[in-house]
Amino acid sequence: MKFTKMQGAGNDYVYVNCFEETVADPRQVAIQVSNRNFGIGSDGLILIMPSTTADVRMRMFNSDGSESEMCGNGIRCVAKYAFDHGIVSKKEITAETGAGILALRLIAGSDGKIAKVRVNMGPPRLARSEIPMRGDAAPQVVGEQLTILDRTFNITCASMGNPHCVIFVDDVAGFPVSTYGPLIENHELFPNRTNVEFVQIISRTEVRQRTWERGAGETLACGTGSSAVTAACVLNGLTEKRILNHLSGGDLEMEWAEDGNIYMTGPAVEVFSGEIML
Ligand SMILES: N[C@H](CCC[C@H](N)C(=O)O)C(=O)O
Repeated sequence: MKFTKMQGAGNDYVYVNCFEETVADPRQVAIQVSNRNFGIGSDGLILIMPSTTADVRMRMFNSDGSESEMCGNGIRCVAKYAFDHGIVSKKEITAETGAGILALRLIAGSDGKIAKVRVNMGPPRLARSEIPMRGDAAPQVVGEQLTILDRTFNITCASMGNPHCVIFVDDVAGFPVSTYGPLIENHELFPNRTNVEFVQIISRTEVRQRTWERGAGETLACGTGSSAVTAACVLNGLTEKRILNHLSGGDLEMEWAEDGNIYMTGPAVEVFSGEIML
């Protein structure tokens, strides 16, 4: 199987061009290639596919083999790959995902290749049932209490096609993400599990995020998570609608715009290509 390794803000995936390759069992392949000791090493597998409704289609699998509806850092890399490898020739494209059809604007660097992508991530879905979450305490989950082990957190939840639970903390660098992350990911409140974002507010326009991803553990960045964080910051009155989010592997420029959509702008980088015997 031919593949290309790409990363966006350090969130790295193995990408396969399914205009040319066929991946019969993507769940199994995701587990195999993601392994950092016995495989290529990545947070998961992303298939770049033909679409009947958009310029390109993305399917995304976590390193545990589970499929997600959407991947924000991944979609930027899909757009870069599609342009740099001649699948598309325009700089305004559409992509079919499990979260619907998204519009992307491709921004080239000085070498003519795509360096950055701005993605219309759509509106945050805030209804409890859309995340999805059990219980009916409130129709939206903004600052609801959740006790895990010795601590009670205020959680704010949003779906960007995939589920997110956002928690504000005072010191994100020192926060025990791998202790609380998996317990929240697999909590009975979330029937489809959830991604978890731990966020420190720096100012009205700047935040710092660490991410515990459903199906992958702690990653260096999460674009859908950053989008959910943008909504959560505004809903809790903590920031303006435009913020710079510092993630562990890089920065994302975020905006919850007047049209109700969240816009994410960030880097997309091709690292290397190769072939793996499956
Ligand atoms: N890192 C990705 C999200 C992966 C989400 C996945 N872990 C899930 O199960 O929803 C992003 O940039 O949006």
